[in-house]
Amino acid sequence: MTLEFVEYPDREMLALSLASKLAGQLAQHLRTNETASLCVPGGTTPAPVFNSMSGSELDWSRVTVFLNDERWVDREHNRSNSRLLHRHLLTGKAEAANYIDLYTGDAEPEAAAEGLSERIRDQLPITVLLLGMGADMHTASLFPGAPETALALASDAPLVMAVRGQSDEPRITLTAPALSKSINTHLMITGAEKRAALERAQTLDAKDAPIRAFLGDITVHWAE
Ligand SMILES: O=C(O)[C@H](O)[C@@H](O)[C@H](O)[C@H](O)COP(=O)(O)O
Repeated sequence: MTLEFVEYPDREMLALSLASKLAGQLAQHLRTNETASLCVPGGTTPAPVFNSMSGSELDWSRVTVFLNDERWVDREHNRSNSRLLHRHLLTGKAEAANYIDLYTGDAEPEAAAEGLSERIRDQLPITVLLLGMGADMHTASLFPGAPETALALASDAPLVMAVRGQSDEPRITLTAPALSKSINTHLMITGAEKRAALERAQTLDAKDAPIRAFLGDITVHWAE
């Protein structure tokens, strides 16, 4: 189990290097496998990585993309992670990728979880997983102290779960069994506050610092 910490001179360098690393790992996997999967976070940090990755020379038609988690809002809502992905990643060369939309349009995320678990099962193990993290040490939609987090961290958790009461809207999230056995795992964070939070997470239990559950074999990419 190795946590590798890579520090970049600035956010632009981080985005360019990380995009090329992720695309390289997908390409490498496609050399010996028919298909590959790429699972990415939403939020505000990853857009520059997506912009750079979308232009990567890759047989995107053999890659299936899906989010770590989604906010239960319409696809045109400004908090929709899917909207972010379509604007920044699934465009250009990457437009040819297959996409599993975690927002199904059902009235409630609970109604979608089982069907999505089946679809995600077909993509495991994830070839390339990129995670984000909040300053509160949440990752995906696994929030510190939330009742769903303890369930989602269990080894027998369903692959996809609905999450309530942790943000402006209900959410849906991949759980530890879906995320934790990925072939390549990366975490992207920026700023001093998140760097300190990551250090703190390493001293806490995963239910209080959910990112901790994924700090086995992982490369952390950081810039101020
Ligand atoms: O939908 C989401 O919110 C994400 O998938 C979430 O896990 C994100 O990665 C962190 O909240 C960090 O978000 P920022 O990049 O906005 O700080």
